[in-house]
Amino acid sequence: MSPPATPTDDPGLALHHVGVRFGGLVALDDVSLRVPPGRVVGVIGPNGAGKTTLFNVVCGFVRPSGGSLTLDGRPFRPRPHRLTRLGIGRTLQGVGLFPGLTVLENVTAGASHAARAGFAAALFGLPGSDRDERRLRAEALALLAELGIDRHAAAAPATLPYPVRKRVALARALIARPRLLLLDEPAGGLGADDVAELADLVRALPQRADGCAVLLVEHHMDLVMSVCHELVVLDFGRVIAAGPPERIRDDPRVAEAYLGADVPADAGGTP
Ligand SMILES: Nc1ncnc2c1ncn2[C@@H]1O[C@H](COP(=O)(O)OP(=O)(O)OP(=O)(O)O)[C@@H](O)[C@H]1O
Repeated sequence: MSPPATPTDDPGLALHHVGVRFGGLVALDDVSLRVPPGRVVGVIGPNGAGKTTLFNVVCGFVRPSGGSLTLDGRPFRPRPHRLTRLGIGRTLQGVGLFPGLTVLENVTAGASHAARAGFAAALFGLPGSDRDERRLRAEALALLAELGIDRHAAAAPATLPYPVRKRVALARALIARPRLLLLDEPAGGLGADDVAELADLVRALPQRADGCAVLLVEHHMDLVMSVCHELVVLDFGRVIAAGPPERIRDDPRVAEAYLGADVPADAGGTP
């Protein structure tokens, strides 16, 4: 028998035999997957397959009824308010920006606890706080520029087109320099050009200076096929296939799962 995993054996996020029940309904059943550093892992599956439930387990919104999670080989019990501190960022379906804040303020609001402490000190005029505030604003502006939306820094989110707001939400997640980014349907509501640009952004995430692994839950087949190193396919809460996109595309079990279910209208293609 192999010895138990140590932190160095198992870098990144891992789910081990996770199950979730809602009353009598089994939403996830014996699901295991890994998101190693620097990799983009996609979770796909037909409607009701369990994708959102899996995302919610990793964010701490849903408690598994069985199995476990590890982060760098250590037991990991996700809590939504502790994710940033653990180096985990997320964007949710929709955008969820603060309507009373400008774009720039929305992005700085996503900074880590330590960076925000400096920002809060600025509010009370404490020593060194000007420098912290300037640094945080500069960082936020640089991120907005990287995402091609810095000209909107002073705008209120409600005045901006949906695809721009989605990028603001991404910038807000990135300013905390996550080592793992959880993306829930980032292509939802985007047109073909915006999805192509999103694909470039996601592909570039692991190459950022601080590097970043990505767990991507998504309906849009063209996006997942073009950005993911690895795909995990769920159907009725179980993993029916896992591997590189080329293999998943040709897997008859995956085609069958999709053919037997409604393929969403916004899907960019079928596997
Ligand atoms: N809070 C809940 N209470 C009861 N059942 C739930 C709850 N959340 C999800 N479910 C059920 O669990 C199963 C998995 O749902 P989930 O939303 O995770 O699937 P999905 O793959 O994200 O679907 P979609 O692609 O339609 O968003 C479905 O049968 C769903 O009805």
